[in-house]
Amino acid sequence: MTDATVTRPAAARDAVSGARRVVVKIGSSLLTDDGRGLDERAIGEWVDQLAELHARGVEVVLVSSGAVAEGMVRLGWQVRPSALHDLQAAAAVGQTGLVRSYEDHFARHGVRTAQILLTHDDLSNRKRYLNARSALRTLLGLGVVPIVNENDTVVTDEIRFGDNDTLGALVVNLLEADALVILTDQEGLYDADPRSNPEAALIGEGKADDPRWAVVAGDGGRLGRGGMATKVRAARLAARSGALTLIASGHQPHVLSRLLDGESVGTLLTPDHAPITARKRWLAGQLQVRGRLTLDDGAVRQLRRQGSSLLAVGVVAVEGEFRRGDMVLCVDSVGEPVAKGLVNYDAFDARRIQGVASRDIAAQLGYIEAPELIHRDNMVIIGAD
Ligand SMILES: Nc1ncnc2c1ncn2[C@@H]1O[C@H](COP(=O)(O)OP(=O)(O)O)[C@@H](O)[C@H]1O
Ligand SMILES: N[C@@H](CCC(=O)OP(=O)(O)O)C(=O)O
Repeated sequence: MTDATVTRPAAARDAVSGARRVVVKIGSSLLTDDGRGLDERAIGEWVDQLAELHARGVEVVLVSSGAVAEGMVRLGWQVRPSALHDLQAAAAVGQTGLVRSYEDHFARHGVRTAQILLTHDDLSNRKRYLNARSALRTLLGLGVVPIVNENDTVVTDEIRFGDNDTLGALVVNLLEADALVILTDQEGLYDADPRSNPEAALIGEGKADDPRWAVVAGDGGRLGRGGMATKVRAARLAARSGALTLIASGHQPHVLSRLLDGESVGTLLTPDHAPITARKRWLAGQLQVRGRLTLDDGAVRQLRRQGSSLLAVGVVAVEGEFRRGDMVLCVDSVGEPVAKGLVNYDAFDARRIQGVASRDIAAQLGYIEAPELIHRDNMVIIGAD
C-alpha cells in the first residue's frame, strides 16, 4: 500500500507542536516489561517527558493501562485470566502499584497526580459525563496530572471498554483535547501486522477516517487488548472532536517531547474537520433534545454574536422535563431555534432560576452547580456551523 505512506506536510506536524491539551495513553504491552512487572525505568523516562511537557504549559492527561498485567505479576499468575472475578482481583491488586509508581516519579519533578477510574456509565450518562468533565478540568486547572484507567474492578463484560485506546479517545472528546498520543510497542501503524509480516511499512500520516486502516490493523499482543484495530478506531473517535492522533513507540528515546516538537515520529492520523466544527458536529448529532428554553432578545444576541454561555437571567420560559446534563433546545421569542446544549440544572431548578442573575442562584436554590445554565463549550449555535 505505497500510496498509504503519504507525504507529511509540515503543517500537520506543526499542528501537533501547537497542542495545548494532550491525552497520552500508555499501553499494557509497554508498561509491564513483557509480563515481568512494572518497567520502572521506562515509567520514569515517560514521566520525565510528561513533566517536561507540563513545565512547557501543556495540559497533560495520562491514560495508563497495566493494572491487570501488574496484578498478575504480583499474584504470581503467568497467564491472563479469563474469568471476570479474577480480572477484577488482578486489576485491584495492580492498580495501586501502578499509580504509586507514577506518583513517585512525578514527585521527583514536584508535579502532583490524581487517580481517576472511569466506567462506561461515567461517560454515557449525561450527568456523570459532566461531573467527570468538570473534575478533570478542575484538576488540570490546578496543575495536577490526572492518571486515568478503566475501573476494572467494578465493570462487567457487557459494559467494559476493554482496551484503553477507546477510553483515551473518549477522554479526548470529554476534554476537547488537541491530541491523543498512543504509546505502544510498535513504531506506529504499519500497512500489515509487523509481527507476522517483516516487510510491513510504517504509515507516516493519513486521515483518521480512512477505511484502509481498519483493513491493515490487526489484533493485540500477549498483554495488550485490541491491538492496532482499537487504536485506529480511537483515532476516528478522537477526530470527532477535532483531535489529532499519534501512534508511536514508547521505546523511542524522548518520544513525547519529539512528537510535541512536531518531529515526524510514528503515525499521525488527522481529523477531517477543524476542531470547532467537528465538536459542533458531534454535539449537534449526539443527543436527544429533552426540553426547551425560550430566551429573551439580549440572550439571543449574546449567543449568536458573542458565542457566550447561556445565563439563567436571559431565559423567559422553561418547557419539558429534563435532567442536569440533558440536551435542551434554546429558542427565541417567536420559537425560532437558536442553539442546542447540555444544561447544567434540571427542569425543576431551571424554572426556579429563570430570569435570575448568576450571583443570586445560590440564594435562590440553596446551592450553585455552575454560574451558567449552559456553558458555551457544551453548546452549538444552530445555523452557524
Ligand atoms: N497494522 C499493524 N501495525 C502495527 N501493529 C499492529 C498492526 N496490526 C496488529 N498490530 C499489533 O498491535 C500490537 C499493539 O497493540 P496491543 O498489543 O493492544 O498493545 P497496547 O497494550 O500498547 O495497546 C503490536 O504489538 C502489533 O503486533
Ligand atoms: N484497564 C486495563 C487495560 C486494558 C489494556 O491492556 O488496554 P491496552 O493497553 O489498550 O491494550 C488494565 O489496566 O489492565
